[in-house]
Amino acid sequence: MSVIGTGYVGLTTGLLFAYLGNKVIFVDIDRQKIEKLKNRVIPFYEPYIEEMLNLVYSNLEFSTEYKEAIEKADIIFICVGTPPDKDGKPDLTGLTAAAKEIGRYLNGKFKVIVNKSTVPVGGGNWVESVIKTNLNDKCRSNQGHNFVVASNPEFLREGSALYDAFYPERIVIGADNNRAFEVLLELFRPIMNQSFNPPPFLPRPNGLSAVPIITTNLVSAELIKYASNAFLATKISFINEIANLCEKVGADIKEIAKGIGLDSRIGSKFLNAGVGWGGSCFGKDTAALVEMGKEYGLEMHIIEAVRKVNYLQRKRIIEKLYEKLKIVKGKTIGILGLAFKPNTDDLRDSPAIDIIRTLLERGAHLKVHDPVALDNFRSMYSSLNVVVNEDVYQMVEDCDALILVTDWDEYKELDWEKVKNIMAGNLIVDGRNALDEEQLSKLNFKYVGVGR
Ligand SMILES: NC(=O)c1ccc[n+]([C@@H]2O[C@H](COP(=O)([O-])OP(=O)(O)OC[C@H]3O[C@@H](n4cnc5c(N)ncnc54)[C@H](O)[C@@H]3O)[C@@H](O)[C@H]2O)c1
Ligand SMILES: O=c1ccn([C@@H]2O[C@H](COP(=O)(O)OP(=O)(O)O[C@H]3O[C@H](CO)[C@@H](O)[C@H](O)[C@H]3O)[C@@H](O)[C@H]2O)c(=O)[nH]1
Repeated sequence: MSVIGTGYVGLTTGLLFAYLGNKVIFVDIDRQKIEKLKNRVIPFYEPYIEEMLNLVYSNLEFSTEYKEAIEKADIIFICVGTPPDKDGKPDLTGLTAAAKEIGRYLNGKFKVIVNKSTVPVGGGNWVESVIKTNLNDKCRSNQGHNFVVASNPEFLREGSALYDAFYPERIVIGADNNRAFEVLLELFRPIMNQSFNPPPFLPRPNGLSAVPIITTNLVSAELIKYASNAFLATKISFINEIANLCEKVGADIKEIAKGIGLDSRIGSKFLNAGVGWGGSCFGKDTAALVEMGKEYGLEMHIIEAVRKVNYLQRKRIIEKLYEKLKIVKGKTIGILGLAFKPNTDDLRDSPAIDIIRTLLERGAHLKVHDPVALDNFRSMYSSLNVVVNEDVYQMVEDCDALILVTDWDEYKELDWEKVKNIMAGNLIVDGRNALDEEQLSKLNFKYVGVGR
C-alpha cells in the first residue's frame, strides 16, 4: 500500500499497517522529511513513533516520487495536510495535487484510494473527479473504472497517535461502492477484532473488545469527522463558559464538571476548564464547518459561539493577570508550556502564542519554557522578543508571575519551594487547573485557577 503525506496522520497510519504485515511506500513532497525518515529520524515529537519505525523498517520505503508508489499499491491512503486558508476554508491544494499524481500513474490494476485527510463534504467526489480528469492515456481508454474512492476519517489525538491507531474507539469507512468496503474491511480486520500481537512498547487499554465499525456513504463519513471535532470543542467551550460563571458566583468548576460528568448521558471526559482548546484540528475544523454551512445557506449558530467562547478564553487569562498584578508593563512573566497540549511539540493554534503576543504588546518581558516545543518555537516565532530557556528553573528565575498554559506532568512535579525562592514575585496563573492549589498556597504563592 502507499501513504501520501508523512505528517502525524500519514506516518501513524503507515506504521500501523506495516506492523500488521503490509509493505508500505510513503510519499511526501517535503524532501527533508523523506530524507530524515529514511535515516530513521522522526520529523516531529510523537511518543512511540520512533520505536515503531525501527521495528517495522524493513516493511517501509520512503520517496518523493509518486510513480512507483501509485503503480505498486492496491490501496492508497491520502493523508496530506488541509490547513485553513485566510477565510477559514480548508486549503485543498495538497489534496488536489495528490489526486492529480494518482491519476497520472494509475495502471489499470484495481485500486482503492482512501481519503484520510479531513475534507469538507464532497471531498471524496472531488478526489474522484480530479483523478478522472488527470488519467493517463492507458487508463483513460479503460474509462477510469479501475479505482474507487473511499473516506476513512482519522480520530487520533496528537501525543497518543499510535495508541489511538491500534486501539481506536471506532472505525468509519465511507464509500459509494461495495468493492471499497470489501478491501478496507479486510485491511482493518486485525484492528476490528483486536487479533494482532500488541506492540511491546505501546501502552494497552484495560479491556480489549471488538472495535465498532461504521460503513456509510462518502458524505456521511466526511461529516462524522467534522461533527466529532465540533462536539468535542463544544464540550470544552461549554465548560469554560460555566467556569466563567463559577468565578462570579463562587462555585468550583471542578465540582461542577464532576457533578455533571457522572451523568452517563453527559460523560466526564473533555470537561476540563482552562485556556481553551487549540491545535491543528479543532480551530480549523470548526471554521470549516461554519464555511460549509454558509455554502448551503445555513448559519451554524452553535459552532460559531463555540469558537467565540474559545478565543475569548485566551483573553480571560490575561485579565486574571491584570486583576492580580495591576501593572503588567515592565513586569517579567514566565510561560510554562508552549505546545497546545502535553506530549506534542505542535504549536498550531496554540493558546500560548496568542497569550505571548498580547503580553508583548502590553509591554511585559516574557520568558518561555516547554519540554519539547522550543525548537519549533525558535524556528516559527523567531521574531517574538522573548527569552527562551531550556531549563525550567532558569526560566522562572526573576519572574513576577508565571502562567501555566500547557499541563505537562513536568510542571505538576516542579520543586515549587525552589521556584518560590528564585522567582521575584509569587503569582501563579494556572491556565489548566493542573497544579495543587493547597500546596502552592502553603508556600505563599498567590494562586489563580480557572472557574474556582
Ligand atoms: N494531526 C492530527 O491530530 C489529525 C488527526 C486527524 C485528522 N487529521 C487530518 O489529517 C490530515 C493530515 O494532518 P497532519 O496533522 O498529519 O498534517 P501534517 O501537516 O503533519 O502533514 C501533512 C504532510 O502532507 C505533506 N503533503 C502536502 N501536500 C502533499 C502532496 N501533494 N503530496 C505529498 N505530500 C504532501 C506535507 O509535506 C506534510 O508532510 C489533515 O487533513 C488533518 O486535518 C489530523
Ligand atoms: O477537557 C479538555 C480536553 C482538551 N482540552 C484542549 O483541547 C485541545 C485538543 O485536545 P485533544 O482533542 O486531546 O487533541 P488533538 O490532538 O487536537 O485531537 C483532536 O483533534 C484531532 C484532529 O482532528 C482528532 O483526530 C481527535 O479525535 C481530537 O481529540 C487541546 O488544546 C487541549 O488542551 C481542554 O481544554 N479541555
